[in-house]
Amino acid sequence: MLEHGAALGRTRVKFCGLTRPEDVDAAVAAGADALGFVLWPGSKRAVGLERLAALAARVPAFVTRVGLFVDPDEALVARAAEHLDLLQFHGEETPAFCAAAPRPWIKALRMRDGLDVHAAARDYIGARALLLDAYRPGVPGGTGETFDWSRIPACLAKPVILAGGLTPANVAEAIAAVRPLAVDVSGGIETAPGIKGGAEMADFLRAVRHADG
Ligand SMILES: O=C(O)c1ccccc1N[C@@H]1O[C@H](COP(=O)(O)O)[C@@H](O)[C@H]1O
Repeated sequence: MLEHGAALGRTRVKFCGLTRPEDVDAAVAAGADALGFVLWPGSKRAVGLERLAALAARVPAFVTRVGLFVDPDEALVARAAEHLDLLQFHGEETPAFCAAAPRPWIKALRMRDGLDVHAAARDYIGARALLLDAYRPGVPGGTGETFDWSRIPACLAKPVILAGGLTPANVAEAIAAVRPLAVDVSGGIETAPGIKGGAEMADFLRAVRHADG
Protein backbone atom coordinates (compact mmCIF):
# COMPACT_ATOMS: atom_id res chain seq x y z
CA MET A 1 0.00 0.00 0.00
CA LEU A 2 1.21 3.50 -0.80
CA GLU A 3 0.87 6.51 1.48
CA HIS A 4 0.64 9.85 -0.27
CA GLY A 5 -1.15 12.13 2.13
CA ALA A 6 -3.71 9.84 3.71
CA ALA A 7 -2.18 10.61 7.09
CA LEU A 8 -4.15 13.86 6.97
CA GLY A 9 -7.22 11.86 7.97
CA ARG A 10 -9.63 11.75 5.08
CA THR A 11 -9.32 11.89 1.34
CA ARG A 12 -10.01 15.35 -0.04
CA VAL A 13 -12.22 15.62 -3.11
CA LYS A 14 -11.88 18.05 -5.98
CA PHE A 15 -14.60 18.31 -8.61
CA CYS A 16 -13.20 19.88 -11.76
CA GLY A 17 -14.60 21.50 -14.86
CA LEU A 18 -17.61 23.28 -13.38
CA THR A 19 -19.33 25.62 -15.80
CA ARG A 20 -22.77 26.33 -14.31
CA PRO A 21 -23.90 28.07 -11.11
CA GLU A 22 -26.27 25.25 -10.22
CA ASP A 23 -23.43 22.75 -10.48
CA VAL A 24 -21.28 24.86 -8.16
CA ASP A 25 -24.09 24.97 -5.61
CA ALA A 26 -24.71 21.22 -5.91
CA ALA A 27 -21.00 20.42 -5.55
CA VAL A 28 -20.72 22.55 -2.42
CA ALA A 29 -23.88 21.00 -0.97
CA ALA A 30 -22.57 17.51 -1.71
CA GLY A 31 -19.43 18.28 0.31
CA ALA A 32 -16.63 18.84 -2.20
CA ASP A 33 -13.41 20.26 -0.73
CA ALA A 34 -12.32 21.99 -3.92
CA LEU A 35 -13.92 23.12 -7.17
CA GLY A 36 -11.97 23.42 -10.40
CA PHE A 37 -12.55 25.90 -13.21
CA VAL A 38 -10.90 25.30 -16.58
CA LEU A 39 -9.24 28.43 -17.98
CA TRP A 40 -7.87 26.64 -21.02
CA PRO A 41 -9.93 27.76 -24.06
CA GLY A 42 -9.43 24.43 -25.82
CA SER A 43 -11.58 22.55 -23.31
CA LYS A 44 -15.25 21.76 -23.66
CA ARG A 45 -15.39 22.82 -20.00
CA ALA A 46 -13.67 26.17 -20.49
CA VAL A 47 -14.93 29.27 -18.71
CA GLY A 48 -13.92 32.85 -19.47
CA LEU A 49 -12.93 35.39 -16.84
CA GLU A 50 -16.42 36.81 -16.50
CA ARG A 51 -18.00 33.42 -15.89
CA LEU A 52 -15.14 32.46 -13.59
CA ALA A 53 -15.83 35.53 -11.46
CA ALA A 54 -19.53 34.71 -11.22
CA LEU A 55 -18.97 31.04 -10.36
CA ALA A 56 -16.16 31.71 -7.90
CA ALA A 57 -18.27 34.27 -6.04
CA ARG A 58 -20.76 31.52 -5.14
CA VAL A 59 -18.14 29.39 -3.38
CA PRO A 60 -18.21 29.71 0.41
CA ALA A 61 -15.19 29.98 2.69
CA PHE A 62 -13.26 26.76 3.28
CA VAL A 63 -14.04 25.39 -0.16
CA THR A 64 -10.98 25.87 -2.38
CA ARG A 65 -11.39 27.54 -5.77
CA VAL A 66 -8.90 26.05 -8.21
CA GLY A 67 -8.05 27.44 -11.65
CA LEU A 68 -6.84 24.94 -14.25
CA PHE A 69 -4.41 26.27 -16.87
CA VAL A 70 -2.62 24.72 -19.84
CA ASP A 71 0.46 26.72 -20.85
CA PRO A 72 -1.17 30.08 -20.06
CA ASP A 73 0.37 33.50 -20.41
CA GLU A 74 1.15 35.36 -17.22
CA ALA A 75 -1.54 37.96 -17.84
CA LEU A 76 -4.32 35.35 -17.86
CA VAL A 77 -3.00 33.77 -14.68
CA ALA A 78 -2.81 37.16 -12.96
CA ARG A 79 -6.37 38.15 -13.91
CA ALA A 80 -7.91 34.78 -13.09
CA ALA A 81 -6.02 34.55 -9.80
CA GLU A 82 -8.15 37.38 -8.41
CA HIS A 83 -10.96 34.80 -8.15
CA LEU A 84 -8.93 31.76 -7.14
CA ASP A 85 -7.27 30.21 -4.11
CA LEU A 86 -5.07 27.67 -5.88
CA LEU A 87 -3.64 27.30 -9.40
CA GLN A 88 -3.39 23.98 -11.26
CA PHE A 89 -0.81 23.93 -14.05
CA HIS A 90 -1.76 21.11 -16.41
CA GLY A 91 0.52 21.77 -19.39
CA GLU A 92 4.25 22.00 -19.99
CA GLU A 93 4.78 24.96 -17.65
CA THR A 94 8.37 25.17 -16.44
CA PRO A 95 9.30 25.12 -12.75
CA ALA A 96 10.31 28.78 -13.08
CA PHE A 97 6.96 29.77 -14.56
CA CYS A 98 5.08 27.98 -11.77
CA ALA A 99 7.32 29.45 -9.10
CA ALA A 100 6.38 32.97 -10.23
CA ALA A 101 2.64 32.29 -9.86
CA PRO A 102 0.63 34.75 -7.76
CA ARG A 103 -1.14 32.01 -5.75
CA PRO A 104 -0.22 28.63 -4.26
CA TRP A 105 -0.09 26.06 -7.05
CA ILE A 106 -0.09 22.38 -7.89
CA LYS A 107 1.54 20.74 -10.92
CA ALA A 108 -0.21 18.13 -13.02
CA LEU A 109 1.95 15.36 -14.46
CA ARG A 110 0.65 13.15 -17.22
CA MET A 111 1.95 9.65 -16.59
CA ARG A 112 3.61 8.95 -19.91
CA ASP A 113 6.08 6.06 -20.19
CA GLY A 114 9.44 6.92 -18.69
CA LEU A 115 8.25 9.91 -16.68
CA ASP A 116 10.49 10.38 -13.64
CA VAL A 117 8.03 11.39 -10.93
CA HIS A 118 10.76 11.79 -8.33
CA ALA A 119 12.64 14.20 -10.58
CA ALA A 120 9.44 16.18 -11.16
CA ALA A 121 8.87 16.39 -7.41
CA ARG A 122 12.35 17.85 -7.07
CA ASP A 123 12.00 20.20 -10.04
CA TYR A 124 8.61 21.59 -8.97
CA ILE A 125 9.85 22.19 -5.47
CA GLY A 126 7.24 24.87 -4.69
CA ALA A 127 4.25 22.73 -5.66
CA ARG A 128 1.77 22.13 -2.85
CA ALA A 129 1.04 18.73 -4.43
CA LEU A 130 1.52 16.78 -7.65
CA LEU A 131 -1.62 15.87 -9.56
CA LEU A 132 -1.10 12.61 -11.44
CA ASP A 133 -3.23 12.14 -14.55
CA ALA A 134 -3.43 9.71 -17.47
CA TYR A 135 -1.34 10.36 -20.57
CA ARG A 136 -2.84 10.48 -24.04
CA PRO A 137 -0.64 12.03 -26.76
CA GLY A 138 -1.91 15.41 -27.92
CA VAL A 139 -4.52 15.77 -25.17
CA PRO A 140 -3.51 17.81 -22.10
CA GLY A 141 -6.05 16.23 -19.75
CA GLY A 142 -9.66 15.44 -19.03
CA THR A 143 -9.36 12.21 -21.03
CA GLY A 144 -11.60 10.12 -18.78
CA GLU A 145 -8.90 7.46 -18.81
CA THR A 146 -7.19 5.80 -15.85
CA PHE A 147 -3.51 4.85 -15.71
CA ASP A 148 -1.66 2.08 -13.94
CA TRP A 149 -1.70 3.30 -10.34
CA SER A 150 1.12 0.91 -9.40
CA ARG A 151 3.46 3.22 -11.38
CA ILE A 152 3.16 5.84 -8.63
CA PRO A 153 6.33 5.65 -6.51
CA ALA A 154 5.70 4.43 -2.98
CA CYS A 155 7.57 7.32 -1.38
CA LEU A 156 7.29 10.73 -2.93
CA ALA A 157 8.45 14.11 -1.70
CA LYS A 158 5.08 15.70 -2.52
CA PRO A 159 1.47 14.84 -1.64
CA VAL A 160 -0.40 13.17 -4.49
CA ILE A 161 -3.70 14.19 -6.01
CA LEU A 162 -4.96 11.25 -8.04
CA ALA A 163 -6.83 12.02 -11.28
CA GLY A 164 -7.69 10.37 -14.55
CA GLY A 165 -10.82 8.41 -15.28
CA LEU A 166 -12.09 8.28 -11.71
CA THR A 167 -15.77 7.46 -11.22
CA PRO A 168 -18.09 6.55 -8.36
CA ALA A 169 -17.45 2.92 -9.32
CA ASN A 170 -13.64 2.90 -9.19
CA VAL A 171 -12.66 5.65 -6.76
CA ALA A 172 -12.71 3.42 -3.66
CA GLU A 173 -10.32 0.98 -5.31
CA ALA A 174 -8.11 3.89 -6.35
CA ILE A 175 -7.97 5.26 -2.81
CA ALA A 176 -7.16 1.84 -1.37
CA ALA A 177 -4.34 1.41 -3.89
CA VAL A 178 -2.76 4.87 -3.72
CA ARG A 179 -3.84 6.52 -0.43
CA PRO A 180 -3.68 9.97 -2.03
CA LEU A 181 -4.11 13.34 -0.37
CA ALA A 182 -7.03 13.96 -2.71
CA VAL A 183 -8.88 12.63 -5.71
CA ASP A 184 -9.85 14.80 -8.66
CA VAL A 185 -12.65 14.01 -11.08
CA SER A 186 -14.25 15.68 -14.03
CA GLY A 187 -15.79 13.36 -16.64
CA GLY A 188 -16.79 10.73 -14.10
CA ILE A 189 -19.41 12.99 -12.52
CA GLU A 190 -20.85 14.42 -15.74
CA THR A 191 -24.11 13.78 -17.54
CA ALA A 192 -22.83 15.65 -20.62
CA PRO A 193 -19.58 17.51 -21.39
CA GLY A 194 -19.29 20.34 -18.86
CA ILE A 195 -22.55 19.42 -17.11
CA LYS A 196 -22.18 17.87 -13.67
CA GLY A 197 -24.78 15.48 -12.31
CA GLY A 198 -26.08 15.93 -8.76
CA ALA A 199 -26.55 12.20 -8.25
CA GLU A 200 -23.13 11.45 -9.75
CA MET A 201 -21.41 13.95 -7.44
CA ALA A 202 -23.21 12.54 -4.39
CA ASP A 203 -22.35 8.96 -5.43
CA PHE A 204 -18.69 9.90 -5.87
CA LEU A 205 -18.46 11.50 -2.43
CA ARG A 206 -20.26 8.56 -0.85
CA ALA A 207 -17.76 6.17 -2.40
CA VAL A 208 -14.84 8.25 -1.12
CA ARG A 209 -16.24 8.35 2.42
CA HIS A 210 -16.82 4.61 2.30
CA ALA A 211 -13.23 4.07 1.22
CA ASP A 212 -12.00 6.25 4.08
CA GLY A 213 -13.87 3.97 6.50
O1 LIG B 1 -11.24 18.88 -18.19
C1 LIG B 1 -10.62 19.29 -19.16
O2 LIG B 1 -11.19 19.61 -20.21
C2 LIG B 1 -9.13 19.40 -19.10
C3 LIG B 1 -8.48 20.03 -20.14
C4 LIG B 1 -7.12 20.16 -20.12
C5 LIG B 1 -6.38 19.69 -19.06
C6 LIG B 1 -7.01 19.05 -18.01
C7 LIG B 1 -8.38 18.89 -18.01
N1 LIG B 1 -9.05 18.24 -16.99
C8 LIG B 1 -8.43 17.58 -15.89
O3 LIG B 1 -7.99 16.28 -16.23
C9 LIG B 1 -8.01 15.45 -15.08
C10 LIG B 1 -8.74 14.15 -15.38
O4 LIG B 1 -10.04 14.38 -15.84
P1 LIG B 1 -11.10 13.17 -15.95
O5 LIG B 1 -11.64 12.93 -14.56
O6 LIG B 1 -10.34 11.99 -16.48
O7 LIG B 1 -12.16 13.64 -16.87
C11 LIG B 1 -8.67 16.27 -13.99
O8 LIG B 1 -7.66 16.89 -13.21
C12 LIG B 1 -9.39 17.32 -14.75
O9 LIG B 1 -9.53 18.43 -13.98
